[in-house]
Amino acid sequence: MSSVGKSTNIFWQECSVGKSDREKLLKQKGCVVWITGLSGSGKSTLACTLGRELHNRGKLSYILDGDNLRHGLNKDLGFKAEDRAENIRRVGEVAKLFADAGLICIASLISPYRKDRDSCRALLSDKSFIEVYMNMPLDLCESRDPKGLYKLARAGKIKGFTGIDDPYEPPLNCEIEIQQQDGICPSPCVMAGQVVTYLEEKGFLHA
Ligand SMILES: Nc1ncnc2c1ncn2[C@@H]1O[C@H](COP(=O)(O)OS(=O)(=O)O)[C@@H](OP(=O)(O)O)[C@H]1O
Ligand SMILES: Nc1ncnc2c1ncn2[C@@H]1O[C@H](COP(=O)(O)OP(=O)(O)O)[C@@H](O)[C@H]1O
Repeated sequence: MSSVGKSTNIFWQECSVGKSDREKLLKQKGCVVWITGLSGSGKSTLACTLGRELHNRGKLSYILDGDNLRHGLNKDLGFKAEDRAENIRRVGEVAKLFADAGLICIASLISPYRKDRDSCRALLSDKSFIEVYMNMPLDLCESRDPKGLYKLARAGKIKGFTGIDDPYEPPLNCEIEIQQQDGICPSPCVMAGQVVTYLEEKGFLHA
């Protein structure tokens, strides 16, 4: 019996079917691929291309996209620091459940604060939290501006926009960094290939 947060007198229920049983069934290892970076850096593009590539290889993945989750699970949250922290905390917990289910969970969120990302990392067993940093320059992200949000932020119509008047703390020890080569961004397939190679080499694509 234990107390956790505001819950008292609670018990942990075990079940005879565990994570490794599910992993054998799926012929893969559950993990979290956590994609972080500025708005417009290509997080969703990488998440979708990676999801498609894994699907083509017969691997089960699921995407948790920050923008999408803010339409439901996280619709009560805004963009001030405490709300972003709670957003990341919830998605980290959900990602942990997906990894426990045996899936390759692809989380795609700006997740601007190092501390919040590190808390998500701490929820997972060693090596199964794979942080992918979309290291794209702000001016590239701003020139893409597919939703017109940078324009609004520059005009002062959105306050606290990441990279403009709100901070982004780059990872210090990420597993994978995606960056431009000779000033050119790799194609979505090349970016996804970089992650697939990592997953393959670390044994996540086999039980
Ligand atoms: N103030 C501010 N700052 C940054 N982003 C903003 C803001 N307001 C709205 N948006 C839109 O919200 C998307 C980011 O949501 P996330 O849940 O990933 O953000 S966070 O991780 O909690 O920081 C982000 O989507 P992406 O462009 O896919 O990153 C924006 O479309
Ligand atoms: N590797 C890439 N090469 C060229 N354009 C890209 C690439 N990745 C993303 N884009 C384009 O940049 C814009 C922002 O990408 P998106 O995936 O929505 O970023 P984020 O999810 O980080 O906001 C989109 O218009 C997308 O088509």
